[in-house]
Amino acid sequence: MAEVVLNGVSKTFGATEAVRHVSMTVPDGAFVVLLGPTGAGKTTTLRLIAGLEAPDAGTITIGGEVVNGTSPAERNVAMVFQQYSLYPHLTVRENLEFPLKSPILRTPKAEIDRRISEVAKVLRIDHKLDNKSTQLSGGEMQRVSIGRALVREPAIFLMDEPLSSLDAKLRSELRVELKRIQAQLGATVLYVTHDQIEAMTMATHVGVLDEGGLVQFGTPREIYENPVSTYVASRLGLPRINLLPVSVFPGAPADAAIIGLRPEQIEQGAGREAKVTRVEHLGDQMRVHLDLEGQAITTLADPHQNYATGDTLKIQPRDPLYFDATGQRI
Ligand SMILES: Nc1ncnc2c1ncn2[C@@H]1O[C@H](COP(=O)(O)OP(=O)(O)OP(=O)(O)O)[C@@H](O)[C@H]1O
Repeated sequence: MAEVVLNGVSKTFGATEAVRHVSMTVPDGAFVVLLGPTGAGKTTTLRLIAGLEAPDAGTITIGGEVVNGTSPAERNVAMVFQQYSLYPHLTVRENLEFPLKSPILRTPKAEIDRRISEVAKVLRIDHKLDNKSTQLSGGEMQRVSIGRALVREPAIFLMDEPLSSLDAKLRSELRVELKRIQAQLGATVLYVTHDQIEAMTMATHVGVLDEGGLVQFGTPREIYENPVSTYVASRLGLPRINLLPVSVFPGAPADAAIIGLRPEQIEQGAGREAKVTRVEHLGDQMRVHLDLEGQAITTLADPHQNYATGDTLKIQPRDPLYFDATGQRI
């Protein structure tokens, strides 16, 4: 429904460059996950697109129109925050109706009722529609907040860790539902999360931010397989990529300083001897923590293997990633 383009967008708060010259094209219907540690500029990027902050430089274009200077209400954008923001004196139904009752929209009553019942069902809050929002649990309140964005059927959803306050079961269910609703509406989504599974399963594109700058933008697979730096490589993948001095294994290119090995890039049965320091059984997989010349390495093994602390295991790299001393990919 709408492409979002940021062109050289910057935003400074006092001495902090929260967003630094960010250029990014979010295709129509894309699901973009923004990754980066705390303070990287993820929330500020969303707030700039929503119109809650004004950029100091650059342009923001939504659906082909420059929106710098337009109000949030004019942008057809819905934002869901990590912290639910409901009207406490209203019921769930009234909270959900609120965005549709705007005089500009003039949504007919039957249409309002239809959307609310549909969204409430998806979010499993249909039995709580007549409760005051203060009578809900935290997870229920967060679902109502998400519902308030969904009923509007906006062109763009901006979501800032919307599922992080929910328990694991509900989170995995809503992950699937959000993705389904997005596909159904054809909506464009920008989504902030620290959750690896959300990033890998929901994203069509991933943007990695570092101190306000966009350091890589691509499909989750590109970011995972072809990271431009150790910083980007460390943002995606669980267990995390192992970053080791190149001296640990033979065969590195001359200018390489760091070898990057994702758990599946470690072949077992030949190569250097490493000591098993810990084994974690996770049901469908087994994580094996190793020590090689004082370097901690994490890899995966067949869950039926009988590895134990103290065992030795031969390992060697398979198609590793190499980085220079500054962490840039070679
Ligand atoms: N209103 C503000 N006033 C002053 N500084 C701000 C303001 N908003 C953000 N910042 C600063 O801008 C930088 C980026 O903040 P932002 O909230 O965008 O980061 P983030 O990546 O979303 O972090 P988190 O994961 O913790 O939410 C931080 O250094 C933050 O302290």
